[in-house]
Amino acid sequence: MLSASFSNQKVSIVAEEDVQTLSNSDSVGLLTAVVNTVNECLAEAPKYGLQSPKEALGTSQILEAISRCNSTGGRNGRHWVLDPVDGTLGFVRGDQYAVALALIEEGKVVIGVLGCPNYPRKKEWLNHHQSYQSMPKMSDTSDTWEKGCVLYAQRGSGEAWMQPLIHGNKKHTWSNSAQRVQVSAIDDPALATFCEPVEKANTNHSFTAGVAHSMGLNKQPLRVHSMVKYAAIARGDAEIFMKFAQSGYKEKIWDHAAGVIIVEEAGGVVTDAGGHPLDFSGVCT
Ligand SMILES: Nc1ncnc2c1ncn2[C@@H]1O[C@H](COP(=O)(O)OS(=O)(=O)O)[C@@H](OP(=O)(O)O)[C@H]1O
Ligand SMILES: [Mg+2]
Repeated sequence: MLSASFSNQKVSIVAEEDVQTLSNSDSVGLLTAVVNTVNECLAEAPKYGLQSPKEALGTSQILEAISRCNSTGGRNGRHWVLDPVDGTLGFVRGDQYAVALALIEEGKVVIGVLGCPNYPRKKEWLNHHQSYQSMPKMSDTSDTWEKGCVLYAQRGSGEAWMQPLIHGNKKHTWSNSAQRVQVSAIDDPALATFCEPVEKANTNHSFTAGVAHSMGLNKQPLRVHSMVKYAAIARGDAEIFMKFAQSGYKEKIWDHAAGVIIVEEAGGVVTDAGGHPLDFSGVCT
């Protein structure tokens, strides 16, 4: 779809997944499920103002599309950065996960789109984890959406937007239903909530607790899987996001690009532990 939207240009896509597992002879069932799901999604495209392919895509076309996402990015040119499922653990648990797409030009993120299918209507439900599936459901006929949103922002616009997910058979009404989001106005540390990864393998919880204490943050941390943490900051549902990975771990650009630009355009600031902007110009190997 990206290629079709840019006059069938060969687009450079940096992405986490590859076709290795899907191409194994013992993955036939998985591959069939992927092909069916892709075609089901593509058939829904007109609902969102996009064109569906004239006929369903075959296995080889889908494998070819995935294997095209093998760019290593870099300092020069234009690169799309895709994380089809960020927070795999959250996804498997029926908890928070995100679908993230960003555009990087000359090493700078210029567009970010972050889909958060399980973002709950009430922010208090964000860290419900295992009990998430027992959350109340709203009826299909209700005007209020129960969960799910897409956030997006363009560099320099000074605006970040949130489109509630479309449920049931409703049509896409972009201009009417997108709402502007802004970071929280709270500047008193005692009233601020900070987010961090759920898994202790992905951050140092005791170190963040120490930093939080020295900053005067009193509230319990909001532990949320995936880039939904960036979404929570951009929407003003939390004030701070801290992550301190073990030494040696190299952060991946697809785990941050979309979230960073959305938070920045929503009025927030994102830096590394040294206070420097994150670097999206490296080559991904
Ligand atoms: N320190 C460290 N070590 C190994 N892997 C790491 C680390 N930090 C983040 N990740 C990758 O980032 C994704 C989830 O990160 P989160 O920050 O959301 O963590 S958590 O799920 O809340 O615990 C998840 O990637 P996905 O594959 O996109 O799910 C993790 O593989
Ligand atoms: Mg990821």
